[in-house]
Amino acid sequence: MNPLLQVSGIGKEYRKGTQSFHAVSGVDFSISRGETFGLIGESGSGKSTIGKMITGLEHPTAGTVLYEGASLWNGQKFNRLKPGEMQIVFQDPQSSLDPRMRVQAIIQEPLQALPAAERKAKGTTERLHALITRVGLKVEHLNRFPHEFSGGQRQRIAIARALITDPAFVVLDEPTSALDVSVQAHVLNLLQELKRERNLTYLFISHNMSVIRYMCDRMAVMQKGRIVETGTVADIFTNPRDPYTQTLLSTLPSLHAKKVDNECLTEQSYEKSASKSS
Ligand SMILES: Nc1ncnc2c1ncn2[C@@H]1O[C@H](COP(=O)(O)OP(=O)(O)OP(=O)(O)O)[C@@H](O)[C@H]1O
Repeated sequence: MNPLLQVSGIGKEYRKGTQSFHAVSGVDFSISRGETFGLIGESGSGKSTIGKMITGLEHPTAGTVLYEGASLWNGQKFNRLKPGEMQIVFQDPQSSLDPRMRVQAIIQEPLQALPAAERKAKGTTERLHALITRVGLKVEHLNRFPHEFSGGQRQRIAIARALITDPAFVVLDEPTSALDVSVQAHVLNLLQELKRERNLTYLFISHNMSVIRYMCDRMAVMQKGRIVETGTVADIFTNPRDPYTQTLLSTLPSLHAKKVDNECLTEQSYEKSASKSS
């Protein structure tokens, strides 16, 4: 089967005066429709830069990105092949949501990119109400401003905003890293449910191995702008080949650990937290 997204030899070089810095070098991976593909690596390893190059926010300085076989970049120009088809959710909803806009306007903003007829069809009050309710908020919340919500609620708003155009592919860039541990579990479970309901494909960026294990089918491990290992989550967790992956795994508590803290959630803790009400 052809991949939905194919990244080949992608690179990003930043230049400042005569200095040059390669944030991403020679990265290859592909994502099939319906898959959740994880990118993990330490801070500064280039994960977010890859997410931005896929969604048109940064242009690659090398390589190609194909979506359904068509090239997304033509030099520095991003070909928005199907408007609204790809969306991105950022780590920090505090800074990614415009504080001067009401929730309704925030959620509906991505519709501006759509052709008029589609914008009208997807911008109905009925759809908006169904979406805000589906992400766990209330219709009356649409009139409020972002500062009136908790971090978890703000991320739910960001998720609704990403879904209003009915995308097929969503980049989730550390979507729960800024949230408290019990809230993280609820938001991750919501993302899993939405994926199933809407046949979504995810690129899931995280620095947390437990979160990657919980969410992803396949994964790539990044170090200093390069992928050091790619494989299924099951394979990488049972047989990590690269020394850097082995180091990442050695920092994980046993999956049977009872202790729950902000940095390392075990699978059991997600299930436990998720079974409580939010
Ligand atoms: N606009 C920019 N100009 C210059 N350097 C940049 C720019 N954006 C990112 N970088 C650098 O590129 C490298 C990769 O950054 P990136 O944000 O992709 O890493 P990351 O793995 O997502 O890290 P984090 O988890 O901390 O977000 C870092 O060294 C960063 O400082």
